[in-house]
Amino acid sequence: MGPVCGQYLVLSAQLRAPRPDAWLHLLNPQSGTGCALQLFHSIVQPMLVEAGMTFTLFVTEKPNHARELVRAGDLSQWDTMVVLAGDGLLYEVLNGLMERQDWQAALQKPLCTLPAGSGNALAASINHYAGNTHVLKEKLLINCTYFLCKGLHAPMDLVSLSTASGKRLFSFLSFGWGFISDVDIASEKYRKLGNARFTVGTVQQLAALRVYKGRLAYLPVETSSSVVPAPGALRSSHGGPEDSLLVPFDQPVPSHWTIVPEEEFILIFAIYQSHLGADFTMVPKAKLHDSSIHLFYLKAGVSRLVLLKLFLAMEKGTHLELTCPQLHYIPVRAFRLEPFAATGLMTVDGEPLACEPVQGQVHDQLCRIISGS
Ligand SMILES: Nc1ncnc2c1ncn2[C@@H]1O[C@H](COP(=O)(O)OP(=O)(O)OP(=O)(O)O)[C@@H](O)[C@H]1O
Repeated sequence: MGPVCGQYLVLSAQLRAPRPDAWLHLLNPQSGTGCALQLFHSIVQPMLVEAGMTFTLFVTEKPNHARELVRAGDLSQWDTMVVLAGDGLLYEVLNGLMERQDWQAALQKPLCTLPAGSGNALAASINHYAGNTHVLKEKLLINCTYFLCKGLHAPMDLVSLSTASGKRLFSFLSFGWGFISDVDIASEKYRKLGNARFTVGTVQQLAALRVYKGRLAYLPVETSSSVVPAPGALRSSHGGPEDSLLVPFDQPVPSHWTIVPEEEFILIFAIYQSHLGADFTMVPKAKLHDSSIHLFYLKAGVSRLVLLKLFLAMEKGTHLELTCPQLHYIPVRAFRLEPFAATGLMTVDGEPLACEPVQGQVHDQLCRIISGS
């Protein structure tokens, strides 16, 4: 296996009988505290060598480098694409794959996340689904590399998000607007702190608490099983699966959807994994494929002290036990959010998105991911 372009480093580990698997490792050297390459050499590579795996390393040089590679490249030589970075690089890779003509075949190849970023939410979730104790940093990386060496993979739900301006995005983790998204974006400049960036960001955003005005509607999980797809469902002009539960923005949401009566929020957050970060457990019961978007919204009128308590409880996933009357949680299959003003930024898998009307729906088991079981 030779280098395919200037950035490939071929690191075939064949100390033992080689397995036929060919793994492409995509590594962002700027992830988290900037130690991804060092982590690869000190932790990942020795484990792969020990397991007798064949692999190639591609070090990204800039944002969207990995996306371009997987969008246009010949993927036939790879069995598994491993992302050694944070959730942001996996989001890039996923959306690059969805832009391919052969996206369905491309999504059959398992993806793998090895945590080297500041958030590492999917890695923490996969560790949680495997029944492992909660671990951080190098220990989490060792657990995930062990899953990779075992080679087990499982289907994972994805959520397609459509914006009023015509963008279509695929998301494996979350969509948000309001407090949590603001913390994520404002703390980006503290990436060198690793996971601690979110604590610093939370304290900062508490001081500058804002109210977000808009209309939220959703299709609850329990309603959706008894109804046929929405008439006039949204057809995709971008490739990827059809959004059978959504209708165009110029039409009202279907009548069996629920429209939230309140229009002032502190946060709206839709998550599809258990963890929002290695230290934030939002939905302990979530699974890789549970056909659900776990939708939270916090109505305006909550004090800063209560908000702080909610965030501290989120570390253990006990925030719903506080029974805060402003906090609502509903498992849904689809949602629509229409902001009244372009306040702040939205986030998709932690990456910024300009504020505009957005709707999304879950697609069951659309891709595969290396998991512990
Ligand atoms: N070589 C690079 N230099 C600068 N930015 C890069 C490079 N490669 C990828 N990126 C961009 O860096 C962003 C963040 O990457 P990544 O998710 O790996 O780290 P993180 O932000 O620390 O982790 P997390 O997303 O878990 O918080 C991504 O949007 C990606 O496009």
